[in-house]
Amino acid sequence: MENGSNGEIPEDANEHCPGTQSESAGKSDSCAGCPNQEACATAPKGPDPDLVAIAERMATVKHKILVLSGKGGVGKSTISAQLSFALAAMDFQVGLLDIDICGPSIPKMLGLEGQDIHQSNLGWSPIYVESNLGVMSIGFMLPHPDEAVIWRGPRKNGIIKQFLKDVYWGELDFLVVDAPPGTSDEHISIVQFLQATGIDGAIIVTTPQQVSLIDVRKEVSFCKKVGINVLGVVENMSGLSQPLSAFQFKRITMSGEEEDLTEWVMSCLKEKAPEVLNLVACSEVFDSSGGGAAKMCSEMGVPFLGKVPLDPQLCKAAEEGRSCFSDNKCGASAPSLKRIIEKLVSAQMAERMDDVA
Ligand SMILES: Nc1ncnc2c1ncn2[C@@H]1O[C@H](COP(=O)(O)OP(=O)(O)OP(=O)(O)O)[C@@H](O)[C@H]1O
Repeated sequence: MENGSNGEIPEDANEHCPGTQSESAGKSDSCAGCPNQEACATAPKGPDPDLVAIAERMATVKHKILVLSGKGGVGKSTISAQLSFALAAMDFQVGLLDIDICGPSIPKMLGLEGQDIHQSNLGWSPIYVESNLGVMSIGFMLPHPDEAVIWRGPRKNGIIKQFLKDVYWGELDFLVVDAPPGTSDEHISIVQFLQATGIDGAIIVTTPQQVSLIDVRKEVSFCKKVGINVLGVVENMSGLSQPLSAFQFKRITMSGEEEDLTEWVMSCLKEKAPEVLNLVACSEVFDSSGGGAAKMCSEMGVPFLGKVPLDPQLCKAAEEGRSCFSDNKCGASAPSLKRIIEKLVSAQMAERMDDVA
């Protein structure tokens, strides 16, 4: 479909189509014999009332940020969850909307599994982790967490529209939207529904290896095509970092048996070089010889936000629905995540100041 000055023009329309939203849609001379003539002549004209309702709801939201990824499993929900925790800890009023309809992991990552949505006369109420961090997810609506959601495009679009139209967020500084991987129906819907109300842009999450970066390039080009600003790319699982004391040391015998030598190694280190035990050991896990996300960003002209290493403690925090910033357990990953979030917030705030100036 093309977008004409008088609304959408269907691909199979006649030449000189006046546009489906035009007053003369289905009635002008050029409509004669068009397969859409009857539908155009009888369809109600004017703006979609749902889009008007969405615009009203979103009028109280200052910043809207989409979190995208080309592939599944690269840490998009983890970044969305930790970004939301961090923004809330900075005293912003935050909403986290999970539109990953087929695999909603946000309820677990925010420690909200098993919660139900309540309705008030203002609309659906988000589930609150704290007074300034509300969450909405299809996961709250499923009777069993292990039940598969097998929905076709129109039904998925319907629920996304309803989330945007019917959830009462109140005044928000940030609405973080965790999208499913790829560029599918859900992405087109959320962009279409939100664009009129202004989207700040998208954060794209990837891992360092080429197979993931190829899909990120598609994600960047999707954003460019639909007019979404790329706020930046995060390279997640970028090497493994953890304190040496967290490693296990094993000898693998010729017959493939494992012999655990951790105790022996640790006692040697304690005796001979105890300061080594305080070091963080790092190793590349995924091949980044192609230059990783930083190189891709400079080639595609989008900002690189930074790297977050693989950190078993971050995985644990996500499993337990905790913020990685609330204690010192995620020492390998929390500082990098914090730097990325601060960069993002200062860029968003600076833009807001530019708007005001
Ligand atoms: N930097 C990291 N270090 C350790 N574990 C991580 C890291 N990032 C993500 N994980 C873990 O990897 C798994 C996948 O992450 P997550 O669910 O966030 O990916 P996703 O891209 O949202 O996947 P999907 O789109 O398929 O839902 C989770 O168990 C998460 O805790």
